[in-house]
Amino acid sequence: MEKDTSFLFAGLKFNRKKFADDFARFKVKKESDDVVEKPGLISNESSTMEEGSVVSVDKKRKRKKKTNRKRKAAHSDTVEGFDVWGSSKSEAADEVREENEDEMLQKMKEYRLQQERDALSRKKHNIRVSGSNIPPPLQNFEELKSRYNCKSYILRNLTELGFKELTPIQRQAIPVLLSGRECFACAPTGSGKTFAFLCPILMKLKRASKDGVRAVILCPTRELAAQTARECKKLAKGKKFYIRLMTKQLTKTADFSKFPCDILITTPFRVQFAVRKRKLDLSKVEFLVLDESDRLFEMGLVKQVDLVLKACSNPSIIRSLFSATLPETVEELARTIMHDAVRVVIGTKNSASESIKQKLVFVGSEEGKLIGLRQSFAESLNPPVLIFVQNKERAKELYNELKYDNIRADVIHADLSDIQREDAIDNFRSGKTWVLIATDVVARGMDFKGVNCVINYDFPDSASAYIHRIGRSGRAGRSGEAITLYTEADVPYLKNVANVIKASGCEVPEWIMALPTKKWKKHRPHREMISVIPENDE
Ligand SMILES: Nc1ncnc2c1ncn2[C@@H]1O[C@H](COP(=O)(O)OP(=O)(O)OP(=O)(O)O)[C@@H](O)[C@H]1O
Repeated sequence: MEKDTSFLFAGLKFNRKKFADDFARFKVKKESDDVVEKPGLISNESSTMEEGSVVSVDKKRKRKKKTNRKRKAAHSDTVEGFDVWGSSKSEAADEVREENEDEMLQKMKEYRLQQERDALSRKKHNIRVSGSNIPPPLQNFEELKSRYNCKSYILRNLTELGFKELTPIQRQAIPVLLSGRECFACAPTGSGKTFAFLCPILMKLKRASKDGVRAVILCPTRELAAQTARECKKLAKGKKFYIRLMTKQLTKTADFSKFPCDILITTPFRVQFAVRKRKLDLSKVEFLVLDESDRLFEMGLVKQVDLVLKACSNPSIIRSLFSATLPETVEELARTIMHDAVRVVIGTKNSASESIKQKLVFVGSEEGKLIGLRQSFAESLNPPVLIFVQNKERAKELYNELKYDNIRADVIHADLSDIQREDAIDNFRSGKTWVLIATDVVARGMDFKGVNCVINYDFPDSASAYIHRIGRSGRAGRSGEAITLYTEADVPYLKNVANVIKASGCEVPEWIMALPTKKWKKHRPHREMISVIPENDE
């Protein structure tokens, strides 16, 4: 019966196979809708399409549309007296549909071109991103104003600081945070991570308020918190913000309900103390930064950090994690607490800055270390030099050895008071101290401009400790040097550090590269005393 349908109704029995192309048109529209609404589905990392290819896809579609129209016209000609396509209503609908389609194609084309530009810019600056719908990287400081309406006081302060170009982490992390996205960022030491989170916080907070704490920056040490507070004030110069460093005094005495504070910069211990004493309400915090995040998630600090995370209960809070090293375990942990976060990695994850010349030096024994150090200082001492040792006892011992050697040495470790620690840092920064002997208390984040050489007198206890320690030199594009002394006791862990050295382009003897990589447990061997002076002679 179907085969014999009258000619009159032939047009109504739509042959889907024959007119598959027309069906496809409508399908195409639906698919392109999806692409525009969920741009993040197109991976930013894999956006390699050439500009020409977008144009050619567009051309093909236009050609196809023309053919379709012709085909329709031909068909309507043959169905005499009953023009399925020909009613003026459906023609108008067709036109609207085509206009919509054109508009959609245009948007899609612009979107793809933008994606290609972003991909090229990321490639140029060694930026790798993952996540959906990631905002384009910034091309220059002016875009902070044109795209995000950055206030002129911030731009003025950046100019005063002498910044001419954005660093790669600033190019990508700033727009991510300004778009209200959570972020975990990994970029080499000395690459400007501090301003990458300070800048969006100041831009978003807009003005001072007395409504309670609005941003918290957590740092693993007091020294780093103090430095970050100082940098924050430099960037906020000319605008009245309440920027507070949580000192011991403030922790004990300040009642934050009566004490205006826009940005609180603190260590986990101090903030935990204040929260527990109910002197600090963090429920209105809009921004939380975990600086040196992998250190904050290590044993000893993670409990306090957890308490802070819980106390920051504002559902629309933007959290971000920054570090030069971001182990998988920390990333996994971060994913469980963050919403739709963007991951930004500059260069190779967990690698040392490429501007540092690194070398491994074998010293037979503890005595050998001291002799070697004295000898090299006698031959050439190019201050400022930072020496890292395993613990505070060894820091004191080495200081006792060097203080009479006619070099201006000083020491910093956790047994000193706040004032003594501050003085040690100030004197090193100002050049009064040539050689600073330190424990890992200053290994992370501290920005001593122009440190010429870092000496790992004691082998670091992990590859990440190595990356952070040597990263005190070679900052902001400057060159630096790192010398790591090792004894027999360190050989089983040599390869872990050698991998980092090799990956950043420095030479490592073949026999070391042939050693097995140890699944790292903290390497803190028992070491003989540094001191050769008998104790009762001191
Ligand atoms: N855009 C820029 N142009 C030039 N210098 C900059 C720029 N941004 C930051 N700096 C400078 O670079 C130095 C290092 O910056 P910062 O301390 O933020 O590094 P970092 O990436 O946090 O390092 P770390 O991992 O050791 O903590 C600082 O002295 C800072 O003033």
